[in-house]
Amino acid sequence: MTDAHTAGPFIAAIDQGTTSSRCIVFDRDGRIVSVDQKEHEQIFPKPGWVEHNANEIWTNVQEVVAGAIQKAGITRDDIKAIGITNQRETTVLWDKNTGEPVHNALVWQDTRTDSLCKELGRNVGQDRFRRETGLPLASYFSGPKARWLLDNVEGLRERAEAGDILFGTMDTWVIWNLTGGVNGGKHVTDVTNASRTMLMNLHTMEWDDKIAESIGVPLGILPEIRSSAEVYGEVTGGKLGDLLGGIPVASALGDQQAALFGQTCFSEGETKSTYGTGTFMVMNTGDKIINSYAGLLTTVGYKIGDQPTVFALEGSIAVTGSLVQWMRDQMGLVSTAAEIETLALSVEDNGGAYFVPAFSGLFAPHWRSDARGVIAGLTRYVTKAHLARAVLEATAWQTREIADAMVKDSGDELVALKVDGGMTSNNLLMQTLSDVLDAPVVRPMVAETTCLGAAYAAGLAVGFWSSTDELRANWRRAAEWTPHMDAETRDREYKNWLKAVERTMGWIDDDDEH
Ligand SMILES: Nc1ncnc2c1ncn2[C@@H]1O[C@H](COP(=O)(O)OP(=O)(O)O)[C@@H](O)[C@H]1O
Ligand SMILES: O=P(O)(O)OC[C@H](O)CO
Repeated sequence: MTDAHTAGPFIAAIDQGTTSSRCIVFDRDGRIVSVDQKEHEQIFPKPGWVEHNANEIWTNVQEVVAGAIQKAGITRDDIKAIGITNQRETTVLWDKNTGEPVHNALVWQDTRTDSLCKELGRNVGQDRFRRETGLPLASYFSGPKARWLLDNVEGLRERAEAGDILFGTMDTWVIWNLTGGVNGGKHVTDVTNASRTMLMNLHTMEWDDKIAESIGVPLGILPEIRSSAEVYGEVTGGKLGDLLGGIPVASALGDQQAALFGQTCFSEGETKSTYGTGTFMVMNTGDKIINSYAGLLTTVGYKIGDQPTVFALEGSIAVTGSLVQWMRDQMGLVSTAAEIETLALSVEDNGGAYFVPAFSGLFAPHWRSDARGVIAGLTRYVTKAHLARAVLEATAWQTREIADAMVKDSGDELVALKVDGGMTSNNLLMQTLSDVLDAPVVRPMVAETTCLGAAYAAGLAVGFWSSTDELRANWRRAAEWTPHMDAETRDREYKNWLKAVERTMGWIDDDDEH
């Protein structure tokens, strides 16, 4: 409920994430007024395949928005705008006449387009995709996922060519439904989400017809590319029409870009890292499109209205928090995620064990789909407590590899790292991170930076906040960790980590199923 400290008006933000959808209502100081959240089903039809039911997601989004509004005890008149942030790359195609998805959405972690990407590499060449889109050819991105659907859902390509099919990432799906669906829903995406499709040219910020043709995706199904902070339309659709009709839908940002925005990394060189299921480190590179030679992604940071585009470098790590989940759910090593810290603290070090969780191959900076997970350095001395250490260290060393790549690509030293996400409640991990990076690690008061970023962008679009300077003033430090590890230990441990990484590679042959 609202109180004297959180007097309206407010901005609501929807975070349509990989495991759940949530809605958070924020006040003018960027403080949380209410939260509602709902998980959706993870569908694994085959090893390496991951799907979501887009209808279930839309139902959940409507419920959490209604839930957050109700918990805040506010009405439509108190809300000035709604912002959207979302899991990126996850791809859905639907019939624009019925609003029905033609297939489950293919999730960013899904590896079914590996062989298609290899074929594109052979026929078109890796370099061309990197040069034009900023991305390496990998099953992670949306374009190949759309091609897979067009090739594998019977009759779909013909329907697409007849103009009956729409493509979207989750921002597009949610906005289209929020703004009316079959009754005139807006078919739009923002530049940050578009930059993850492998179909947008980073230099023109438009769909690249040649790239789209080489991947096999017709331009006619793609949404209009808009900025990250502007009014796309008004809420009219679904159950929310009655509750929130007329409220402007005023921002869209991929979740990692939203976290960059919510952490107020508005200056060139400022960097944040989000520790959830996976980990994503993003550096603001200002107006520079930095081509990565060290295995990072070149991507869009954000674009506010008609202001110039801000670019970014990103290091994406597929498995970090999900390794802790796996240790809890599949291995039974701990019964809660938080227990991993207690177990790890019961020993001094990793006992010589290194755990490289290459469960979906290795993302940045290696981009090796043939890698699989390895625990290296095992002896009879190693206990489950040492493994708990190795699990946490895996997140820290993977971050170090990304940080090194960022220094190589940008030429800027890492001065400090702003962190957020569920894993940052683990103090041992945060200390280890500072130790291996040899840099301070800082966490803000509002840990929900993803939703906050979407709220900030929506608030700027409708004049609720006046400038990014005003937003910066809201950022307050909650905790800081500084490095204590000596250089000799750090170098020795890093060398061992890199040796373990080497051992994951080349496990999968071309004819292997998973
Ligand atoms: N105390 C902890 N120590 C280590 N990992 C944790 C801890 N608490 C949560 N996690 C991990 O953090 C992840 C959840 O973080 P969250 O930011 O909610 O993720 P997402 O937004 O990707 O769903 C889970 O994978 C969980 O295993
Ligand atoms: O929903 P999250 O937090 O797991 O983030 C997923 C990323 O956007 C994938 O690129």
